[in-house]
Amino acid sequence: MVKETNQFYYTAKYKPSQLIYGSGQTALITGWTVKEAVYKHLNKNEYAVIGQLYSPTRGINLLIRNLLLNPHVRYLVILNATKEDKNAGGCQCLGDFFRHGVEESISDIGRKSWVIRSLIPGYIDIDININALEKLRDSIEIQEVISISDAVEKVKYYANQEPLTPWGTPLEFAMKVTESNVFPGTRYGHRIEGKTIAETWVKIIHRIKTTGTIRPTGYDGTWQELIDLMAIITDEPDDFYFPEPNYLPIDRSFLKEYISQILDNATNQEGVKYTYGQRLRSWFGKDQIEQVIEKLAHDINSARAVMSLWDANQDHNDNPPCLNHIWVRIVNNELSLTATFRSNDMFSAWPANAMGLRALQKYIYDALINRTDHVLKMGALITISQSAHIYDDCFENVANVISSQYSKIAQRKDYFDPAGSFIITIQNNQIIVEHTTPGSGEIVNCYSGKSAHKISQQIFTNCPGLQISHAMYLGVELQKAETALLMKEQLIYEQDKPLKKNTILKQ
Ligand SMILES: O=c1ccn([C@H]2C[C@H](O)[C@@H](COP(=O)(O)O)O2)c(=O)[nH]1
Repeated sequence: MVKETNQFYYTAKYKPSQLIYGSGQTALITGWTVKEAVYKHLNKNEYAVIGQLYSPTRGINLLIRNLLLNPHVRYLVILNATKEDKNAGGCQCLGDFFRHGVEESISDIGRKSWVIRSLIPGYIDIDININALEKLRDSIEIQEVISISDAVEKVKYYANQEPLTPWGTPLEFAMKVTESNVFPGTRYGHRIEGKTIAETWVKIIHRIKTTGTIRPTGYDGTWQELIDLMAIITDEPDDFYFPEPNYLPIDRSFLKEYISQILDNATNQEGVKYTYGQRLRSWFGKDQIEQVIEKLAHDINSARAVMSLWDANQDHNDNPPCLNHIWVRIVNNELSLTATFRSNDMFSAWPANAMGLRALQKYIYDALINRTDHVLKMGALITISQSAHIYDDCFENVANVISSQYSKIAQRKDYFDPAGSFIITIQNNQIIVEHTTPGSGEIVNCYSGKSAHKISQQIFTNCPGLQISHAMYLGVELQKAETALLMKEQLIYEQDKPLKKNTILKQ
């Protein structure tokens, strides 16, 4: 016989219109299963509330806040029934909160939070008192079920127990509205290109700050990090570009000293573990810079011009170098240098690292010009930073540089896309797109059809390396062409121009 427990009323401050209320002591969480599918098998006095839970990150926090406001809820039935529930992980994570609790840490977007001890990331606002969370965990009995009939059975079972007294008085905690400026993004592999080190640096710190993940540094504190960031600097002048006023963390006088640390040999000094120059010039009993110059002088096509800085005999434990591998390659008569860092402080150290490497690249280039008859140009400098990070104590400075410099740099228009150009016309009631080479304008492919969407998909499939601004431009242009086509002869399409009314037709 179900006990009458009509004295309980559930108050929901959060998502109130998405819940079904009863007068019992059990909260029923139906996950992705529609709540009505369970509700119809139950009586009002058997449950306190029925609601769905989709997301472990957003949903659980509000659910916990509602439960803290309703201390008469003493049972929680979690229906974890569908594939969607498995994918989203919300129900598992909610169960893990009650089973394993929370620890103070940071969310994916860097917000200090109570992080649920679970394989599924789930956060509860740090403003909620930990004692309140522990009290809730102690006071509510949970039951995870995997079918609607199990859920119904469990709710009815709890409703048949003697009513329990509420575990305390309702608890409410302030909720801060925090806007995040960290966007989602690719986890591995990021390409950033710029003409100068200064310009590229601003793009790098913007990318890390907007899409990097906040992680522990391995020391105290946190950093924001991207994994495998490739920076390509195409046109750094020989005497280096320093902006006016100089927003870089280094100046010319520092650079002079620093270049010597990369190019020149050094003897052991107390307190100094090594310099890059020492690793390159003498550490392994060879002058690796000389070896590379000689290698390329004898074989301009060599892909073996490598310098290694990692010493496997000792670097596994003590203060290992961040710069590990340098590779020099000549293609199209351009000498490029690619340097790999296992770990790179992109705000404070990268500009110096990049300029030092550019000096090394120029040194090798000059030596080859002097020793051989090859006609060479300086090519790109490429850095690959495996852990590309910014320490949290620099965030304020970073924000200042981004707000004063980034939009200017990002808006600089460069219409050159190495993937080529696309010439769009309407001919014989069809959209025609000719794909041409970037320089000479030779036609390499041709698309035709009536659907902007279909042509876009074909272009994307064939040319996945298109620059993003170019791809967005093409989408807009193709849609304009399709509109003109649909309007028969009333609108005229001309690439890069607004659609025009066909005035000739009217007369
Ligand atoms: O040329 C250098 C030398 C050091 N670092 C930074 C990377 C890391 O933030 C830190 C070294 O930390 P460990 O990984 O060695 O602990 O210094 C650089 O970015 N460039």
